[in-house]
Amino acid sequence: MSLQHFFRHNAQRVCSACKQLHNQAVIRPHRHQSAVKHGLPQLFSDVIHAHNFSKWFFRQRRFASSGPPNKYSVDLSQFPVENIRNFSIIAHVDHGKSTLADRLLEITGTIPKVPQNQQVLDRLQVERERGITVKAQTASLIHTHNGQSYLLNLIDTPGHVDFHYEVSRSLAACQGVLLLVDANQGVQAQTVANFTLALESDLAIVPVINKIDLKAAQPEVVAHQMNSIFGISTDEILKISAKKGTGVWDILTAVIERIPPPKADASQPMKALLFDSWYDQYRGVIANIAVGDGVITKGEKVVCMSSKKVYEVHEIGFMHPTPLAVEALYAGQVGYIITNMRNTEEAQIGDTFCHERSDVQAHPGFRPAKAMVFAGLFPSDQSEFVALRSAVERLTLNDSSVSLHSDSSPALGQGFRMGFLGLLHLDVFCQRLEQEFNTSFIVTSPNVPFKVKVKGAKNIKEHGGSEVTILNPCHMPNPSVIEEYQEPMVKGTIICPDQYLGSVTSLCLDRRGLIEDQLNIDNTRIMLIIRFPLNEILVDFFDDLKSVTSGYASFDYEDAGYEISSLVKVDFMLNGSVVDELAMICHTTRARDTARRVCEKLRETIPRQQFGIIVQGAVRSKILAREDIRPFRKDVTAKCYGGDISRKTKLLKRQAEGKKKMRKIGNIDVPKDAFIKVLKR
Ligand SMILES: Nc1nc2c(ncn2[C@@H]2O[C@H](COP(=O)(O)OP(=O)(O)OP(=O)(O)O)[C@@H](O)[C@H]2O)c(=O)[nH]1
Repeated sequence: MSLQHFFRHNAQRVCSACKQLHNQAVIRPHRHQSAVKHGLPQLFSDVIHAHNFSKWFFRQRRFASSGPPNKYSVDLSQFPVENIRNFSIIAHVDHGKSTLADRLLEITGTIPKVPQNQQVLDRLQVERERGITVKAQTASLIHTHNGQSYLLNLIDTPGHVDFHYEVSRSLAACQGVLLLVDANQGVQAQTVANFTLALESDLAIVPVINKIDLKAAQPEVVAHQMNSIFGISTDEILKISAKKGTGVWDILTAVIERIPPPKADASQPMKALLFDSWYDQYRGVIANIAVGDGVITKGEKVVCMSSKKVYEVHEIGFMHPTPLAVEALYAGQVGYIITNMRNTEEAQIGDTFCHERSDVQAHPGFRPAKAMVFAGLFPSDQSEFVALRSAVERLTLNDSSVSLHSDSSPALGQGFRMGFLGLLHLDVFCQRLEQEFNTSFIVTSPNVPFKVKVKGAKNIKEHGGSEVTILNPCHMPNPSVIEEYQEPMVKGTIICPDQYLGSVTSLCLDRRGLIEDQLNIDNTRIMLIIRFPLNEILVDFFDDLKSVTSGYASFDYEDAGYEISSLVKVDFMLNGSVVDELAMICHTTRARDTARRVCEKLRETIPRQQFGIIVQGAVRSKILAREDIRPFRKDVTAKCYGGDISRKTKLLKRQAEGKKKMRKIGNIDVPKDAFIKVLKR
């Protein structure tokens, strides 16, 4: 359908707000010169998709200024480096980043202003369903300030700790951030983590207090907190309501006036940082780039500095908020390129693009994401392994923080051992794999990467070194060759009202936490810095923390290296056979509890069979826990009315023998979700 047809088709609904203006737009778009001035977005009803509007909006702009339409309607060369601002919105979970992005897109006319605009940059199905941002998204806005046109590239980032890596990568393409704080909740753990990140990256910080429309909002108190924790002057803080749009214009002014333009030079040889990428099944790899110097143009050849491979730029463009093709991207600008890059492994995040034979300095790249949680991923049916591999490889391109190794298991066949940044990350990855690639698979119980030191030259040689990282508990060397066990630690930050200090402290001690520091944020709230074994906070810690603080605590953590520990491997057996996929490594003091808990969970999750199942948890040969799953039982004596008792006894004996035999040969199906469920406390 052509654009004109589209508008004709939607005429009645579109023109309801301003009939005259609309009719002109439909019938003679090129004459519709005043449209932009009239604030077009307000004219639209909810039926128009942002993508269609975006295309139309730019055509209208071009119609208003020059001749007939052509494919590349926006010339980005009109934005010199001084008129470019690249910034991210960072905040704690749910403090309103995506809502603020919606308002910024609306008031700059990038999308129509309709009530349906809710977190428009959260495009993934999983983001919409869960109401959280998982993937950082870029959008370019054009805004006029003091008579000059500015190109503002905004990146909406995730708030959850598991997606912290997305934030750190996004900041590499920015010169400033909007640090958002909820006017009711105040500074939270991820606010501190994000502020530190922005400070370390030497970015300009524009502090913003959001949700001032809430009845319980306390902007003055929150401003005071920001001052005492971050040293931010209260006069600098903008107070807004992203939901209502209050104060959002001031944000645009602050972005232009307080965030510096990128340090870029259009006359230098081209160099561009690849800071994100995703895979489109029809167009291949789409790479998000931040152009450092020079100009990158459609049709030219570019080199990937790490692999030295040459690619042709098939398409180049920027997100507005949907992809909009242009002829070229200039120094300081952020956009995307599509090349003949087909192999998912070629797009290395942190890589630098340049022209052939040019002598530019490569970007130092990013610190690789450190996987905190590992889990096995196996196809439900081995015949689907190839399909699963292709889906996993594509999704890992869209999510470069996932690490991938081949793995195999006697029970589940060929599969993968995958590393994630946290349990939510693992959960989201699995959901995306199911929804976006329609695959069916089994995930084994997640574990953290432990380390062991092995002794004896022969053993060292056998394990490829004296220090072995255990990504999969069933690969744990025999305890007799282990000299030392180490477990990963994290530095946790908890912010909560001080009345909960007692219950938070006892919860932390219960999880083998060590309180290192304590700070009063203001008269009512405290911040605790605690050293935890990662294994102890992996599952349910956050839920427990929320429940002991009536939902008022926030938690964030960062990697804090390894520490010597006393660990054991707990094996689980079903009718005497060890199920490798269920093996767990835990602290010695937790072994009995773990064995009991998992056996109970298995009893609840494994369906009853025709034969009895004995579930056991053991450390080496010592059984620590046992549960029995009773068989279905048919009343074989039902047909015997009265008569000889020996007849009944014979039938029952036969039944018992049959069940014993079945138990020996019967396959026990461990349900797919049991592997995850057993981990829950
Ligand atoms: N009352 C009020 N609610 C707001 C405001 N801004 C955002 N919200 C609400 O806060 C909730 C979270 O908003 P989001 O924009 O998804 O928050 P976010 O920071 O992007 O969330 P994550 O990406 O998951 O970290 C939504 O229900 C919004 O409607 C505001 O100014 N006032």
